[in-house]
Amino acid sequence: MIGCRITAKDLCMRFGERLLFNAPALEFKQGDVIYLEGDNGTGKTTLMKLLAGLIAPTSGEVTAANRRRSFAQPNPLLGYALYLHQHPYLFDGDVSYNLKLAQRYSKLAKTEQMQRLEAAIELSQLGHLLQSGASTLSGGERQRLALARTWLLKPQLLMLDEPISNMDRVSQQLVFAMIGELKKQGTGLLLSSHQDSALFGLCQQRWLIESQQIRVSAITQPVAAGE
Ligand SMILES: Nc1ncnc2c1ncn2[C@@H]1O[C@H](COP(=O)(O)OP(=O)(O)OP(=O)(O)O)[C@@H](O)[C@H]1O
Repeated sequence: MIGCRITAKDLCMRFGERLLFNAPALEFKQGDVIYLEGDNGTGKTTLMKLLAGLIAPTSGEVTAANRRRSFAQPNPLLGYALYLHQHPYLFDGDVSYNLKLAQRYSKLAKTEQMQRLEAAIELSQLGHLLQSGASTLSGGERQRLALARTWLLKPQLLMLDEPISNMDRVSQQLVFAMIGELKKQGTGLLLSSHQDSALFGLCQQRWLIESQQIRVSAITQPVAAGE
């Protein structure tokens, strides 16, 4: 049985006359941890939306392994990989409500759901804010809540758009730790950044958008002392 895998072939994305990027072949699968790098406006968010099935490429193909188009599933990419926007949408209501609502979409057994809920609150350090309205949270807390909600679902493929940009050091460390845990659990991760980021240290592959091309290369991480 093949795990979750998205492949893109001969991808070309244009907005009107403007060529955003070309990519002959991309593959994103469970177990991958990919650093998606490019300056502002090079197309990182657009690429994530393409892989999430939210928009269609100008030409080329994006396919999801083990999913076929059908009457019930006209777009097999939708819901296949989770995509978390840089400015996540939160529901009206408190933090607890936002977490419980996400839990409703979980396919995990009840015991595991409860364990993940506890872990999500602990890792995101939102325990003292459970009864606070989501709209009153700071930017960093909002992003921690959005990631905690995603964490509850134990996604197989997850794309995070600029997950630690514009955050203070504490929020950055918490989000970094959650991403590290998801990596250990085998979630395939695509992490975008327009600047140098500590996230690079978690990744095994780099997709660089530059000069309207997406270049794929391997990342060799230094071996830590004692390993
Ligand atoms: N629907 C659209 N119609 C026209 N142009 C668009 C559309 N969506 C995005 N663009 C343009 O495409 C370019 C790439 O946008 P995108 O958000 O993918 O870049 P990015 O690499 O994620 O940028 P940033 O690092 O600033 O978040 C931008 O110049 C943007 O204005």
